[in-house]
Amino acid sequence: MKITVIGTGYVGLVSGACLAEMGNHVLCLDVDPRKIDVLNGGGIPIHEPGLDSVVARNVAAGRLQFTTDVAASVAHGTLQFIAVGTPPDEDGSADLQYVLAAARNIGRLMTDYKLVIDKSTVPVGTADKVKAAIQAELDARGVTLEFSVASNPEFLKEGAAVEDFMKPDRIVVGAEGERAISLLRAVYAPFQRNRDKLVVMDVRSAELTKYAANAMLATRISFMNELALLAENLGADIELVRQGIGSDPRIGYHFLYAGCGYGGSCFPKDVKALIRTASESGRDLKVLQAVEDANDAQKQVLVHKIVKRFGEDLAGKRFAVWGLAFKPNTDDMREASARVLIGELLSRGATVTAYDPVAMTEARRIFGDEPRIGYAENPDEALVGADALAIVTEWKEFRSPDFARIANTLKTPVIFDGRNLYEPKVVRDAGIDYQPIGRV
Ligand SMILES: NC(=O)c1ccc[n+]([C@@H]2O[C@H](COP(=O)([O-])OP(=O)(O)OC[C@H]3O[C@@H](n4cnc5c(N)ncnc54)[C@H](O)[C@@H]3O)[C@@H](O)[C@H]2O)c1
Ligand SMILES: O=c1ccn([C@@H]2O[C@H](COP(=O)(O)OP(=O)(O)O[C@H]3O[C@H](CO)[C@@H](O)[C@H](O)[C@H]3O)[C@@H](O)[C@H]2O)c(=O)[nH]1
Repeated sequence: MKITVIGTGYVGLVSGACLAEMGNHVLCLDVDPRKIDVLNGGGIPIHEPGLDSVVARNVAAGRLQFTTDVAASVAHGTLQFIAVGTPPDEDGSADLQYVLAAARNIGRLMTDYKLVIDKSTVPVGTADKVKAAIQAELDARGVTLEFSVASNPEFLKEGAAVEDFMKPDRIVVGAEGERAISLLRAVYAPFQRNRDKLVVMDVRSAELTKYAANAMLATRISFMNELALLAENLGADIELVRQGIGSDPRIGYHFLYAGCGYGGSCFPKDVKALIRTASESGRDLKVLQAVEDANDAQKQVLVHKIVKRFGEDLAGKRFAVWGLAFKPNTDDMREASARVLIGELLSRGATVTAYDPVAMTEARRIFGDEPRIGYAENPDEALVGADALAIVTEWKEFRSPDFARIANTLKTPVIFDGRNLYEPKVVRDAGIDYQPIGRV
């Protein structure tokens, strides 16, 4: 099949590469010429495990191409996947300017049937806006052409995006009309060999399904984070509580890890956007508002522990920070808890030496030439000259450190562990004041 993917970010690039892997001819469009230059030069603009080889293989096979040429991209695919960003607007609603710009381009340039598929996370009603935008362009041109607009939200996780796309749990398709549905069935057939994973529904339900999924997962995390703080008050261990409740199949083990708050480009923005959508329709989502408030507070939890240990004024103190990305296996720092922690430490007069296996280039871009932040070559180097260690991201390489060495290197041997990586007794036996989240 000939497919155009609009936007070559985490979703667009992964989708384009994986669709090409299944034998489709995919043209990926981006408005950012630097990204397209990197891709055409054989590079990958993001860190995503396994993506480089899928891209390289399909580029070499002639099935995957990258362009900034809008006309070529509209001409190429019968299927036009929109995978551009939908960042939060000032009021928390999703900013649809990039989605609608892509839609207008299609309407302005199409000459035959197009199935336009919203893969970006978009509020309920967006497919209608996309339809209207395309129709307005066709009307302006005075032409009549058939097209459909479908919703096909993406559920991939960063750090596991290729795996998630290749082996999805489910493929949600919101579409009307047999032509659109059968095209989407055909394109996704290779991704569901063992069972039918397509969940076909109306467009509005599909749009809401995406927000419902992220809101539910965020709710589980905020719930556990609040219980973790309660466990600290009560002298209970949230890890044992997690195991105790996760074994109930009605609850399950996934997304029950307490920590220093959820981040990333999706949960924070999608929770906000759903709250906004609800309030615009006259509904107050009380549970979800609490989820957001709890998460904002949780991003401060390491700061509170540090202040309790070292006092409000941290002038002259240096903190080693392990982990900058919002989660392991990505270089993405959007809404990362590390940003909140580092900002608070600097504002209290401290300095920071940070280490992250892949996100330090992104951190330098975000923090610029801030002289109070240094970057270490490895986790051990970050400890040198530091008063204490704060762990923000659960990279595998942080899981089995040499605790005796940490105890000897830190000026005051304290670990503030925002991801509960260690068995408290093991760390404490090494003479370290170990401060996890919600553990005795
Ligand atoms: N990142 C994820 O894990 C994830 C997972 C599922 C869904 N989503 C959703 O998918 C969408 C994309 O997310 P992302 O993380 O890939 O975003 P991103 O910011 O990484 O990438 C978006 C890309 O779209 C490009 N773009 C903007 N306007 C364009 C236009 N008119 N034509 C062509 N390209 C254009 C940008 O230059 C950018 O490269 C969002 O709605 C997001 O909520 C993201
Ligand atoms: O038990 C847990 C699980 C996750 N997190 C945090 O939650 C955030 C989000 O993690 P994750 O969901 O793994 O990453 P994303 O790549 O943001 O993926 C989410 O957001 C995507 C964009 O919408 C969806 O497609 C995915 O299904 C959804 O999991 C991260 O900060 C994690 O540290 C926790 O604190 N505790």
